[in-house]
Amino acid sequence: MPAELSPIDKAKFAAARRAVDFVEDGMKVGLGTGSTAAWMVRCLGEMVREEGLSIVGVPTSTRTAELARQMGIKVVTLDEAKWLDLTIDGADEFDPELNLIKGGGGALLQEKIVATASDQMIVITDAAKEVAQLGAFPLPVEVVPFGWQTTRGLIEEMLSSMDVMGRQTALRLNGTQPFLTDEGNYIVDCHLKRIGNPRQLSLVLNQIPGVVENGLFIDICDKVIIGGADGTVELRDINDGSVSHDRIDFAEESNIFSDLD
Ligand SMILES: O=C(CO)[C@H](O)[C@H](O)COP(=O)(O)O
Repeated sequence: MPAELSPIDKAKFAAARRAVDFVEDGMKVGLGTGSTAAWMVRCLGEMVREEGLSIVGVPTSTRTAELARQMGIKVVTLDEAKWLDLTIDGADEFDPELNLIKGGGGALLQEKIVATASDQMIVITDAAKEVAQLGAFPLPVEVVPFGWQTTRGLIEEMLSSMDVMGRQTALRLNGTQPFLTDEGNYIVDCHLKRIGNPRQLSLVLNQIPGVVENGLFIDICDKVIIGGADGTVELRDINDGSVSHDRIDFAEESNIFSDLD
């Protein structure tokens, strides 16, 4: 483990490394997006190259697809895979019911489609993402560029009647230009502070013409793995309520970091 890896990177790696223990030969695996998911892709690549693990991966963004191919993972489309055994992805927030806010990296649409088309979703994360109630992280809402300002206005009008603490929205920018998702859509970030009823909010948001999808993942995540900078990992399963603990020995994982620039 390179000494220069930050504590947060060590925590993310530990969660990612524990998650790939659930990947078996022959599986079709949804590959998430973000820095934690990138560690997972690296770990799977190591297993493919060094242990002959035979899987196909369905990426949730072009950047994940590029990394997966670079790591030697066979990449297929969701249409080719049709249905997946397992999706492993990160999250921006998770609550006690393992409902999530995702989309911090702008990939929420493909991530939600892929996670929903999976028998199981495992979220890999660190303790900072755990919240009692969703909303501190701005909720990403993907909208089509056509009439986006009208759509934004309808979102804000809807928020005024919802159980949320904040109602500020902002177009996500990439420099001075609108951020574009892989589908060429925009993202409106909603600064809600606290979301009283995520399930209801997700349903109502997606009724607004112009809204493509939102970053609330309700009843999709099955397990969360919380990594620690010391290699400890906590695994919580929402389906049976179990909580288990493990420890990743970083020294045994040095191969993963050999290609790090
Ligand atoms: O939803 C996502 C991208 O759209 C990411 O999974 C989420 O933002 C977490 O990213 P990271 O692991 O880098 O904190």
